[in-house]
Amino acid sequence: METAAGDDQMEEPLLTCRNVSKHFGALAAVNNLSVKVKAGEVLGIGGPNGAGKTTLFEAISGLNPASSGEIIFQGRDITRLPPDAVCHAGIARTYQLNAGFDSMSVRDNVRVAAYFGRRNRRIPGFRFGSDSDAQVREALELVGLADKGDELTGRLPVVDRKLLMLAGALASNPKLLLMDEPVGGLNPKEIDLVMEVTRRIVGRGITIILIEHVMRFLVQLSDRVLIMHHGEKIYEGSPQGLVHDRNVVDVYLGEGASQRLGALMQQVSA
Ligand SMILES: Nc1ncnc2c1ncn2[C@@H]1O[C@H](COP(=O)(O)OP(=O)(O)OP(=O)(O)O)[C@@H](O)[C@H]1O
Repeated sequence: METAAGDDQMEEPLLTCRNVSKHFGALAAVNNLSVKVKAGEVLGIGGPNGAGKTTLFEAISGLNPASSGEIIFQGRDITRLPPDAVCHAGIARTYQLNAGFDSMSVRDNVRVAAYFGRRNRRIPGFRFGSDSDAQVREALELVGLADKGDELTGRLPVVDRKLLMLAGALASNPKLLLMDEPVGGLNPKEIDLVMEVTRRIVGRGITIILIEHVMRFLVQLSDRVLIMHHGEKIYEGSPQGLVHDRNVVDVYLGEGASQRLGALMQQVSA
């Protein structure tokens, strides 16, 4: 197994997961997993269905806290923080399935995210002000939905709903963005569009951890890749090294896909 270059020497990681485990009864969905992510980096996470990828996101984002281990963000222990506090600390996420208020406009969905995502709010005082207008506009522009602000969310095509989830996450002004299968179910042209948007987000200096089964998306965007299997890390290292790792080829990629991926990476780097 290739290990992350300089893992031990990595200076002041933005996020450190140390020996994180999550048990559901007898099942160790995440098993003693450690990983560090430095500021500005894109870490891609792959692995077979049920490997524990989303469960790791649940633990980091506070939705389903780790059973043991530590999660440190910007030097602060966030292992036991509730999800709103994790968000206010600077970690936002998107979901595999579309999350959004169907009966509200695209713009109002992002306003809700900007309103609740930045600091503690009380529901009875909930009223949209114009104070977040600039943040909402900026988030919609970043994902390419600026012209669709007035549209009803429930009528959006799947790709736009995924971009809207991203806009909502960005409106909370995150330092770290967790993206859970951002291109699942999209066609190749839509995948390219989300790739372009993700590159723009990276360009804003936002650190990203992304889970994705679409390997061309994962390897082209990631600085480093982590592959999980049965809750454990089976590979951590460069995207290029992935296709040569026997274990990863055997349990996840398969021979054909790994050869196609290797060829793609050579083509892209040429
Ligand atoms: N709330 C839960 N209660 C019980 N078991 C769960 C729960 N959430 C996840 N699991 C189990 O934990 C394991 C890991 O699931 P998880 O969703 O993290 O996998 P994944 O790698 O994200 O898979 P996929 O690629 O299919 O999304 C699976 O066996 C799943 O059934």
